[in-house]
Amino acid sequence: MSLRSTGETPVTVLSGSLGAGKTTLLNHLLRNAGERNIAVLVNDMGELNVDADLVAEQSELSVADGTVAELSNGCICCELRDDLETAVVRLARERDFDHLVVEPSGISDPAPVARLFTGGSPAAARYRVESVVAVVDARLFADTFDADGTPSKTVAEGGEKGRRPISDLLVEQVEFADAVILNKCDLVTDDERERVESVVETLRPGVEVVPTSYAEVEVDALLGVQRFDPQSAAESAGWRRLLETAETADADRDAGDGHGDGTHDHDHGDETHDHDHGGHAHPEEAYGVDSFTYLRRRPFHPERIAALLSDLPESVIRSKGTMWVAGREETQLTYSQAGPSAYVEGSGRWVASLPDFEQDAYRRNRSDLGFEWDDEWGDRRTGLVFIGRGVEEDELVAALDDCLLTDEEMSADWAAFESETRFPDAPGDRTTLAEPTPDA
Ligand SMILES: Nc1nc2c(ncn2[C@@H]2O[C@H](COP(=O)(O)OP(=O)(O)OP(=O)(O)O)[C@@H](O)[C@H]2O)c(=O)[nH]1
Repeated sequence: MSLRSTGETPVTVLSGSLGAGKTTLLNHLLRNAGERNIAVLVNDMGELNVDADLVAEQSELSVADGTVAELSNGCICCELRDDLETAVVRLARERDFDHLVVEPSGISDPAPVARLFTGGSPAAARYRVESVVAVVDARLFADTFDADGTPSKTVAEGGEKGRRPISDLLVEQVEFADAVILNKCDLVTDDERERVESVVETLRPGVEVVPTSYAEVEVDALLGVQRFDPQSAAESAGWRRLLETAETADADRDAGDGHGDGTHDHDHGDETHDHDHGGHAHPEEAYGVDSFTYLRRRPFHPERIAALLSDLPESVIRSKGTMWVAGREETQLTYSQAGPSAYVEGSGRWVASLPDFEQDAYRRNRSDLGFEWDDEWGDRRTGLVFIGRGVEEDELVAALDDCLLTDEEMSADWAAFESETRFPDAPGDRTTLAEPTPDA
């Protein structure tokens, strides 16, 4: 029976880097669909939709019969969003099927695609996102993130927002996924595979990891299982959970000691070092994936922090969070590093930099600021998460502390700090701190 009439057609959103095996997976799903009637919507960056042709050809299905629909000339998550919505609504109207698989181009972010099917949109009325599945090239992942392995072969890819290193996308796709098809396992050793799995499970706690070669997954195990939860999808990334846990603990401690003034700033003992990950059984003992959070209410010196973050130890696989940098008193900065790439982006204004009446209104309307409001600094703070293998935490924390303004610098006109590294001063502005070398 078609689920179309119920407005509840399940959607699988497929993500994965170029060449990871998405088309191979699609063909496998179509060939082994059994009773399921699967429709596929693919999108490629080129003018010709190679993927649609390939899937159609290999599966003896044709684009013309509507089983495989295509969107060309852009990236689904950007300018084709409206087209995607139109296409899925039209598909639902014109075709009878009981599962939709959407494959955005390899460099798309799956989050906006999933969001298209949630909320009050016409697409949401007909569909529900069942799973966001990331196809990961185990070989590429091991090469990019395994500090003990061969050097990174990461190359930068072109994209709508300019060049973005592939390592960012590999990590972000995993962080947003409900299931990871760890493909190309024939190209890694068992030990490498287990090491990759341990990283994947730290990046996205609780994710289901299915190791495959040529994407040979059991169809019933992949389709027909509700994994996506729109409420928790954005919070599912390991770094975000760690940061939230640490900030909550910090706020509780502030409330408990009555300071609220950040006087325990330099106490970076066990409270900020969370190994527990909300009960998730961690493979860190066996494979040494570990993490810690760094919370401070004192600005970084721009030059010193830029130098440190552009040359992190290779043992750090992923780090991300919010930064307060002297000279950027209005702009909240988001820092993100994945393997050999790192950038800082303007992500909005500190509430503390708004006029008083706006601050009051903002704080009144939001009970969930997520951290203790500091009497002196308001929401200005740094909260960073570091995930890696064998990271020397004490050394890194000491190096980070050395990047904070000294008492002497704090008493100078630090808000007017200028630096050679131009930190972003508006939302969306991005400064690259480290880039992979294409032929490293
Ligand atoms: N060795 C090996 N090769 C694989 C595996 N899976 C896919 N391939 C090959 O890798 C290449 C890329 O696979 P695709 O399925 O086209 O990858 P894709 O993710 O659709 O690629 P794009 O559409 O370019 O993003 C093809 O030559 C596949 O035959 C695997 O598990 N092992």
